[in-house]
Amino acid sequence: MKIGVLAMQGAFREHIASLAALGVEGVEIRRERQLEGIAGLIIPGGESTTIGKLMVEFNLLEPIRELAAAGMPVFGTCAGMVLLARDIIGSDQPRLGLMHVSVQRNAYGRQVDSFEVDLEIPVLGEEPFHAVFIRAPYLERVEPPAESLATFMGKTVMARQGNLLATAFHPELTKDLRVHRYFLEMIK
Ligand SMILES: NC(=O)CC[C@H](N)C(=O)O
Repeated sequence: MKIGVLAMQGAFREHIASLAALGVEGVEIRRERQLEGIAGLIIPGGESTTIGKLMVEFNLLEPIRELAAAGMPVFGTCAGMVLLARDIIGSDQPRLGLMHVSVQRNAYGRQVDSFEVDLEIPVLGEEPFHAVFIRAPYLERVEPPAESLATFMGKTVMARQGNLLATAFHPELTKDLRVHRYFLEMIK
């Protein structure tokens, strides 16, 4: 099984390392033809405006929308969460726009550029997940069929909509592989 990791910009190498730790091959995706044969796709953190612009330039938005509509699981972290959202508050930047959520970018303000917190994520079991947030977004609204899987200070920071998964934090930056494993289980 091969998992594509969108490699326009941002933390794609770290996701490939997390996948490798789970015995799964991650392949860098820069062109449409590389989407062929992947069982799932990860959209990494980075700068969502840059990644979105490059996705337009390389004609990747529509092919990925089609694969997602056909049921292929897609997992977005941080900037990837922004790109999955239908509504990005105050921005008309390019996006996949697949999840019925409203996202606030850089939601924790400039003073708290990054922080780490132990999150309760019921779908991962009882042990809290040590979550790393870097200029992170949060979800201001989550509407069916999207559902919230975890909240921090009253805002959703992990959500799922069928074959789509999004986290505001960076599970690829910690050794805890439970979020990646949860995503891989969505593929089976
Ligand atoms: N670590 C990140 O991915 C930051 C995301 C960034 N704030 C954005 O909206 O693109």
